[in-house]
Amino acid sequence: MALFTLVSGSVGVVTLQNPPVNALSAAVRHGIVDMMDKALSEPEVKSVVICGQNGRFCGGADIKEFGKNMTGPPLVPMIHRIESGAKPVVAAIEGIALGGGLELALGCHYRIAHSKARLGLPEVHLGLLPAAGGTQRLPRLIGVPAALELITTGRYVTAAEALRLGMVDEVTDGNTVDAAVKLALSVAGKSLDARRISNYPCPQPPGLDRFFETAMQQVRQSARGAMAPVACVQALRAAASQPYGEGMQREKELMDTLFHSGQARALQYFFFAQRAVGRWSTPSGSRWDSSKPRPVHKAAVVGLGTMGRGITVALAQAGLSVVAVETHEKQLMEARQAVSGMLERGAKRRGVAPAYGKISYSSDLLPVADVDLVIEAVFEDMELKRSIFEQLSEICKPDTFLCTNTSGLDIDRLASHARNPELVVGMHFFAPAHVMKLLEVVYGPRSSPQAVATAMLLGRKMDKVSVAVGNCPGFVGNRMLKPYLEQAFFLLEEGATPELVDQALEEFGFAMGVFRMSDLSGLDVGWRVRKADGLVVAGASTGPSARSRRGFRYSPLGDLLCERGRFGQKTGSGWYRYDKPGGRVAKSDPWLHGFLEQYRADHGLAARRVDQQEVLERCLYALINEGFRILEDGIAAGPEDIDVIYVLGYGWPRHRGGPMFYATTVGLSEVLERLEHHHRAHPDVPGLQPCRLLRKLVASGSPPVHSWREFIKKSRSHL
Ligand SMILES: CCCCCCCC(=O)CC(=O)SCCNC(=O)CCNC(=O)[C@H](O)C(C)(C)COP(=O)(O)OP(=O)(O)OC[C@H]1O[C@@H](n2cnc3c(N)ncnc32)[C@H](O)[C@@H]1OP(=O)(O)O
Ligand SMILES: NC(=O)C1=CN([C@@H]2O[C@H](COP(=O)(O)OP(=O)(O)OC[C@H]3O[C@@H](n4cnc5c(N)ncnc54)[C@H](O)[C@@H]3O)[C@@H](O)[C@H]2O)C=CC1
Repeated sequence: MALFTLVSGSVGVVTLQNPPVNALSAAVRHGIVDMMDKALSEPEVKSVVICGQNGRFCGGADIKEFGKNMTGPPLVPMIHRIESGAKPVVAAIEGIALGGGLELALGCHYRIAHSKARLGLPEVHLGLLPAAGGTQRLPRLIGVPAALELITTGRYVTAAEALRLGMVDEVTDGNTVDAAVKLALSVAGKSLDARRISNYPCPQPPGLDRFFETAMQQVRQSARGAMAPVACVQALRAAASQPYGEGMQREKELMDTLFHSGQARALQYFFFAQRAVGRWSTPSGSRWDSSKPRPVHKAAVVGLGTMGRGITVALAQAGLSVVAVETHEKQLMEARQAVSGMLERGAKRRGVAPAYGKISYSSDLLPVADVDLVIEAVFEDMELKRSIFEQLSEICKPDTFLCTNTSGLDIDRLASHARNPELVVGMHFFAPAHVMKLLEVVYGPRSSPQAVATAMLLGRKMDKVSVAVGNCPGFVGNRMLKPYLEQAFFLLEEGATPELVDQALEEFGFAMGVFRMSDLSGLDVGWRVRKADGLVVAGASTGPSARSRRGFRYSPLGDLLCERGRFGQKTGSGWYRYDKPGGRVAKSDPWLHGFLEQYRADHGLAARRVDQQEVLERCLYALINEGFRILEDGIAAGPEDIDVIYVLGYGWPRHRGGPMFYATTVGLSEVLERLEHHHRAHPDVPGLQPCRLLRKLVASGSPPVHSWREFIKKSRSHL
């Protein structure tokens, strides 16, 4: 809806009304068309201001309408009518002007923004392009290079940057609508010829062809198979090389293809999935809407290694006071320096002062006595963590939340060493912790709803997407990684190379294949976990027992590399070789290929041809199958939780929606059939045995992903 009011005798104010973000639903578009007709036809109205209710201009098209039968007035003629009208229209931008919202503002003749407003064209994140003239008007207004950057990245700009770029005419700290009315009064009756952006010539970047070839190359490289960024470049090229009308036609054609694409559906699903995970619930009945978080003003981090440093930075940047504890003097000194560097770089990026003053350092635990919450990030060692939890229980206030960043240890066991087990939860960050968007909040059977709610909210304050998950080995993300890695090892035994496996996964859209990724994170990490699980048997490198554990197939390949000191990038060799320890560029390693041949010969394995399709099916379907088990076990509440974890924490390509959504695009019956096929070929691999929930969903006609939660609930209640 939109409201019309006449102010100062001659300014028609059109207010968009569609909480919470004034998205351009059919009703809002109808409202704008009607109210603009009124404003343009009534003689006493000399100029117009468009603004949004509740301090938010407009969040763009109503994404909930996409994929449905769209009705109501289309945006393009609506915006054209505003621009071509005879009365000046001023956009009063408070809060946000995003997507179609910014396009609406670009159709106005003047734009005033509040200093706290953010503007952007984020359509690319939804698998689309700004198809209400955004790709044609923005480059005419701010030049092709700046428009290209904003449209292909979907980046939001502050009002100050928008002013610098020329996207807005004025920025105000005061009342934006009042300022817009003032401007509207002052420009009433003046010529609008110079204010209609669609009439501007598009400034051509020098060396047009070269410019766009380079842009296309860069976008293709970073888009990893996503269509929308490529279409954005094509639309910008049309803006730079064709008249406005033809550019608009090209924008429409490109949008028509994107709008109905699977990628757009996946990205829009993911948009809502990220929000759905905030509405968490646990099998014991705790819920987001009935659990009240406690405020956290002061927190402590114990252990300032790789993870502790990033967590300290993220907490300080979120405005909390932090006590950072590290017992090893040398580590403490190095950590101080590293944290300062991270704060400096972060502050520079965000245009604020570094939050040095928020952090105090200590080499013992005593200063944590008055904190509201502690995050423990010492070595992954149950005994060490146990003793720290016992000490914290003595030192901290009785109501302090005790959190652990363990990547897989039993939260409940740890809780049993705390004075108040109900205050214990896992806060599983991902490296680098001040950058990665994901936080798994792990609740144990004794964690209180308030502890879960507090950790979830703290994650959000740290600019993370928090996902609540149950307690089991590896939680959600690392648990699903296990069968995925296992299949990759088996494929090497059967004849593949790390290069072939990685290429298949990278072409699928992962930033890094499984082997390049394990070289980066360190092969020793998994080796330590396998040792702790009793899977690493020294001296069992030949003979049938070497490739079997507890009756199931096992590949000792990773263990054998670690025994040779090949831990990945840090030692200069792993699945690939590097120029030096710490080197980043993975090169194919003839030694490794020889090693694999020898290994196969030692174990009587005949190498066969493995193709990319088999790599994808074996690795990804095994991972997806584990995802269904996790849903069945109630460790994740719904498929959205798993998908958010995989996209934000494990580099699953966003335009494929996440593993569970991807399964629906392949077809659940197809996934089931292929798992059955591979399990028949490898009956000693339980990860390939289709799980019950997958079978049930297929038997129930493969319901769409958004209805699985209900289905899972029902099928659990029958158990
Ligand atoms: C051939 C067809 C031609 C079609 C032409 C189309 C032309 C186009 O140019 C297409 C577009 O505009 S696409 C839309 C572009 N806009 C966006 O992507 C903005 C997305 N929203 C945001 O970034 C944040 O929500 C925002 C920054 C706005 C607010 O963040 P907050 O953290 O404050 O709040 P959230 O929790 O994210 O959101 C609050 C509730 O609002 C829902 N929502 C947000 N943006 C929406 C939008 N654009 N449409 C519909 N619902 C939207 C959001 O889901 C959440 O709802 P609940 O989950 O129910 O709480
Ligand atoms: N490295 C990674 O990618 C991830 C690690 N994790 C988990 O985070 C935790 C920490 O891992 P990293 O940071 O990689 O380890 P790290 O080895 O880099 O750092 C551990 C730090 O704890 C310190 N420390 C040991 N005992 C201490 C004590 N009693 N008091 C204070 N400090 C003490 C050590 O001196 C060291 O600086 C582990 O539980 C790990 O499983 C979780 C997610 C990802």
